Amino acid sequence: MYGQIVRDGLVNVTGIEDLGLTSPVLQRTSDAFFKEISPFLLHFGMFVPTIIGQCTPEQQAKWLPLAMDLKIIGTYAQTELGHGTFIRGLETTATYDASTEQFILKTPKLSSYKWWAGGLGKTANHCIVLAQLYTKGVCHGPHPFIVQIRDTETHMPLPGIKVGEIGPKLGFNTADNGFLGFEDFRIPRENLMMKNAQVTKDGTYVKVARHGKLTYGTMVFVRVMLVSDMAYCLAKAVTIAVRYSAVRRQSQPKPDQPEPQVLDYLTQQHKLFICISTAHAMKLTSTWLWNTFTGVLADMRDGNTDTLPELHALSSCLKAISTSDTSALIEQCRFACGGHGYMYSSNLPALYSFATATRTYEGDYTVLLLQTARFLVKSWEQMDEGKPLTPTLAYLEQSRNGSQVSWDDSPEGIVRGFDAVAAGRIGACVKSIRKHINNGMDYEDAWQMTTVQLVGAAEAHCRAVICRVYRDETARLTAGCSPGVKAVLDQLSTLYLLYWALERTGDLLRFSSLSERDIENLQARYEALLLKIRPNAVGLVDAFDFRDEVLMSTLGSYDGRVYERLMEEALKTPLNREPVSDSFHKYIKPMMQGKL
Ligand SMILES: CC/C=C\C/C=C\C/C=C\C/C=C\C/C=C\C/C=C/C(=O)SCCNC(=O)CCNC(=O)[C@H](O)C(C)(C)COP(=O)(O)OP(=O)(O)OC[C@H]1O[C@@H](n2cnc3c(N)ncnc32)[C@H](O)[C@@H]1OP(=O)(O)O
Ligand SMILES: Cc1cc2nc3c(=O)[nH]c(=O)nc-3n(C[C@H](O)[C@H](O)[C@H](O)COP(=O)(O)OP(=O)(O)OC[C@H]3O[C@@H](n4cnc5c(N)ncnc54)[C@H](O)[C@@H]3O)c2cc1C
Repeated sequence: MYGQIVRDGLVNVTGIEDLGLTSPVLQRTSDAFFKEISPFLLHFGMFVPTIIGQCTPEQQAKWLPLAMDLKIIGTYAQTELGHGTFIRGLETTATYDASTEQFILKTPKLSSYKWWAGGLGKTANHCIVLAQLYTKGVCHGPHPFIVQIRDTETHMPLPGIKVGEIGPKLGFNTADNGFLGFEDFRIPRENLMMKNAQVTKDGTYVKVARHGKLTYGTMVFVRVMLVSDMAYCLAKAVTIAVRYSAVRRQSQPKPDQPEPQVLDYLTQQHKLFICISTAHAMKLTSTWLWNTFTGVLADMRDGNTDTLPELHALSSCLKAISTSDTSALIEQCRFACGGHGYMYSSNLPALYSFATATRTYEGDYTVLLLQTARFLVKSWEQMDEGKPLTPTLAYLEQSRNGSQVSWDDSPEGIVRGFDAVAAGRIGACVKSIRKHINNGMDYEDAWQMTTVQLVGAAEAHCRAVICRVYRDETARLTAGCSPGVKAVLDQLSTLYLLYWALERTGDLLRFSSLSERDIENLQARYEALLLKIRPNAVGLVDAFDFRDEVLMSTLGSYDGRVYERLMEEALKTPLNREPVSDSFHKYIKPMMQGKL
C-alpha cells in the first residue's frame, strides 16, 4: 500500500515538475493518483511555502532549489501530542548554544512529541519544526526551524531523532502522518528561519518583523488555499451524486407510471442543488479571497501590515465555514445515493473523510471563528469610537442607529438582510460582554461567557460575505455571457440566497421586518426554483468537467454504467479470488461441527 502510494506520488510530482507547472495544478492532478492524499502534499503544500515565507533570501537560495528539485523531502511539524490549537503552548524547545553556534532541540516529555505532520512517518527527510526559542535564558516564543531528520542516502533517522507513523485514521490514510521526538538534537544556527527574527552568533535575539504573527503566515496561506480546495471537493461529490441520481430509478409515485429518476424528487433536488450552488459560491469566494491575500502580501512587502488583521479574520472564518459546509454537503451527497453512496468505490466516503479532516487541521472550526469574532468585536468598538471600518465591515454602519432593516425579498435585499443579521449578532455579543463586565466579570470571563454567541456572529458575518461576493461576482462574470448561461448562473446564486434565508429565518425575524407571509413566499420561490434548475442539473455538473480518472467513482462515471461498474469493482475484491474462504475450513466448519 505505502509503496504504491509513494510510486504514484512521485510519478505525480516529478511528471508535473518536468512540465514546470505550479503546485495547485500538482494538487489537481494528484487527484488522478489518489482517492485520499499524497504523502508529498505537505512538501509542496507547506514545506516549500514556509521556506518562501519564513526564510531570508540567502536561506531561500540554499533550501528552495533542493526542495523544488526534490533533493530533500519536507513536511511541516508544528502540532504536538499535547498542543495543536494553542501554538504559544508548544513544548518542543530550541536552546541556543553560543559556544558551538548551534540550537539544541529537545522533546521535554511525551506530550511534547510532534504529532500529525503529513509525510513525517516514513517519507520526509527534512521538516519545518516550530519550537520555543531560548537564547541567553530568555524564551522568545515559537519559531520555525528547518531540520534534517533522516540520512538522505540511507533514509535512516539521524542520531537523536525518534520518528514514525501515527497509525490508521478516519481518512488521510495515504498521507503518512507521523510523530517526531528530539533527544538533545543539534542544528546549526543558520537553520533558524530568519526572515522575521534572527539570533546572532553571540546569541542576541533580533526581532525583524513589525507584526508579531508573521510566523503564522504559512497557516494563513493554506487556509486561503483550502477554500478553493473545498469548492473542488464538493464539485466532485455533487457530480457523482447528480449523475447517479439521473441514472437511479426508484419507487412508483403514480401506479400507472414507470419508476422515475430519483433526481425528479423535489427532496432529492433539495439535497443536491444547494451543493452545486455552494461549489460555485466557494470557488468565486476563494478567488476573491486569494486576490485579497495577494494584496495584503504586496502591502507587507512595502512594510505595511495594516490590512493583515482583516485578512486573518477573513481567512479564518472562510476556512472554517467552507470546510464545515463542504463536510456537511458531501455527507448529504452520500445520503442522496442510498446504499451505493456508502460503497468505497463511489468515492464519496474518501471525499467526505478528506473534507471533514479539513474542518480540523489548519485551525479548528470553533477556534478560527473565535479569531474572526475577536476582529468583529474590536471593529464594533472602533465604530463606537468613530473610527473607520474595514471594507468587509462597512455594513456595521447600518446598525449604528439600531433600527430594524425592512425586509426586501429581492436577491440584493436578501444580501442586505444577511448584513443586518451579522450586524445584529455582533451587536448582541458586544452587549453581552458589556453586561457581564457590568455584573463584575473581568473581560476574559465576559468573553468566555459570550463565546457561543461569538461563534454564531462570526458565522453570520462569513455567510454575509459569501452571499455578497457570490452575488456580485456572478453578476460581474456573466455580464458578457449568453442570456441562457446568465439565467442559469443567476438561478444558482438566487438558490443559495433563498436556501440560507430559509435556514436563518429566526435571525431574519429578529433583525429585519421579515414576516410569516414573507417566509411562505420564500419557501414557494425556493421550491419553484428547484424545478427550474432540474433540466440543467446534469449539464451543470458536467460543466465541472471532471474526467472519470479524477472522479474515481463507480456512481459518477460519465457513461452512467453504474451497476456494471459496481459489480466490476466487487469482483476485484480479494475475498472473491476463491469461492470458499479458508476461514470456513479453519473456523466455521469446526464450529458447525461443535469442535470449536
Ligand atoms: C501534491 C500537492 C501539491 C501542492 C499542494 C498545494 C497547495 C496545498 C494547499 C493546502 C494543502 C496543504 C496541506 C493540507 C493537509 C494537511 C496539513 C495540515 C497542517 C496543519 O494542520 S499545520 C498546524 C495548523 N495549526 C493551527 O492552525 C493552529 C491554530 N492556532 C492558531 O492559529 C493560534 O494558536 C491562534 C488560535 C490564532 C491563537 O494564537 P495566539 O494565542 O498566539 O494569538 P491570540 O489569539 O492571543 O491573538 C493575538 C493577536 O494575533 C492575531 N493573530 C493570530 N493569528 C494570526 C495570524 N495567523 N495572522 C495574523 N494575525 C494573527 C490575533 O488576531 C490577535 O490580534 P489582536 O491582538 O486582536 O489585534
Ligand atoms: C488529517 C490531519 C492532518 C494534519 N496535518 C498536520 C500537519 O501536517 N502538521 C501539523 O503541524 N499539524 C497537523 N494536524 C494537526 C492539526 O493542525 C490540529 O489537530 C488542529 O490544529 C487542532 O488542534 P488540536 O488537535 O490540538 O485540537 P484541540 O484544540 O485540542 O481541540 C479540541 C477541542 O477543544 C476546543 N478548543 C480548543 N481551544 C479552544 C478555545 N480557545 N476556545 C474554545 N474551544 C477550544 C476545540 O474547538 C475542539 O472542540 C493535522 C490534523 C489532521 C486531523
